[in-house]
Amino acid sequence: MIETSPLAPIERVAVIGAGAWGTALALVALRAGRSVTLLARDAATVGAYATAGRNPRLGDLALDPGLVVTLDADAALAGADLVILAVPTQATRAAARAHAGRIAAGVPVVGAAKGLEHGTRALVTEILAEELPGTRAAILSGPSFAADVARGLPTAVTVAALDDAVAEGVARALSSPSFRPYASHDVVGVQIGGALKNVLAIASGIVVGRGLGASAQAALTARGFAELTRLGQALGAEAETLMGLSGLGDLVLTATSPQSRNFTLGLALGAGGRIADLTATGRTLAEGVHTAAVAVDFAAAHGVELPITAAVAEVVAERLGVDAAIDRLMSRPLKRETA
Ligand SMILES: NC(=O)C1=CN([C@@H]2O[C@H](COP(=O)(O)OP(=O)(O)OC[C@H]3O[C@@H](n4cnc5c(N)ncnc54)[C@H](O)[C@@H]3O)[C@@H](O)[C@H]2O)C=CC1
Ligand SMILES: O=C(CO)COP(=O)(O)O
Repeated sequence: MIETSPLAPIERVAVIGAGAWGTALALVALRAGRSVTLLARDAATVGAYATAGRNPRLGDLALDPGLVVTLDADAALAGADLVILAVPTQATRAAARAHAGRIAAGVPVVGAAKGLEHGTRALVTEILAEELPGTRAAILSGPSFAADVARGLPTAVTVAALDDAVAEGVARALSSPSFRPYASHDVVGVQIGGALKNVLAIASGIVVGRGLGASAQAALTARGFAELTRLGQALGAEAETLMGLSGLGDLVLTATSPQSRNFTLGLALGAGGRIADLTATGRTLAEGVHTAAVAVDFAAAHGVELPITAAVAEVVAERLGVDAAIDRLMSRPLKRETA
């Protein structure tokens, strides 16, 4: 059932996950005038902030001294009017479950991860609804590199929730002259866009890393967007959402910029790198590696074909070489462009 009750005023924000994105979103909330606590899970992150005012995941950037960074979950979450959960997709369920008893009923909980859960194929908002019943799930997604956002560069994102009051209230609470959230009710479209663009960014990186040229990169991006649209629409997403910030917007950003971890991983794969080396513990997170196979599964269950996504899934699983993947894509039966 869709909740429609009004949202309480949002003054205190707690961000769970002190990685690059959680820290950037904590700064966003501070700039929007909220009081913010960032919950880390390792002492090194708290120590780096206490001693140098930095988060190593954001390089040398000096963080706002008004931020509170802590390991104390009870203190961070007590009295929070809004919780942002900014951990990787595959960690979202465990993190939500760990803090379930600390988040009050009716509080909006905004997922910030871009991916699909292994095993369940759940969207982040579905995980939140299952693990945090009584709270009000939303998702924040769009073209937004953490480093840009943390520096206060102009950024626009989408905040989606089934409940319009939640999407609009969260958007208002996070908005500032440098951060412009648009409200949406299309939770499926926003999340499929955010999840698939990471897989397609790996594909784009592979094309560039293999030296296949700008024409091939543009073709792959356009046909990749057709896949994102097909899967999204099969799951009930709206075309406008998929063409918006969290679909086309984020695909354009991520599939072309070396600032993207997914694109960079693809570049290295295209240049002959081994997936095991590129994803070894401690390396940067590339969500597309974890999403590709889930997306293929999801699509198959809905009778949708995702050839580029499937090729990425096989390449990252080392079942298919890069050249064989390209041959396979280029030798598919000819068809009409819209199909
Ligand atoms: N970095 C970026 O530019 C953006 C990232 N995102 C998304 O945000 C999500 C997180 O990415 P980043 O912050 O960049 O990754 P990151 O690797 O910088 O940080 C992840 C953080 O999650 C924490 N974590 C992992 N498992 C946890 C658990 N079970 N409980 C508590 N904390 C846990 C880690 O300690 C780490 O601080 C990903 O889904 C990513 O796609 C979205 C937009 C921009
Ligand atoms: O989601 C992002 C930008 O919108 C970040 O992309 P990467 O995870 O590929 O760095």
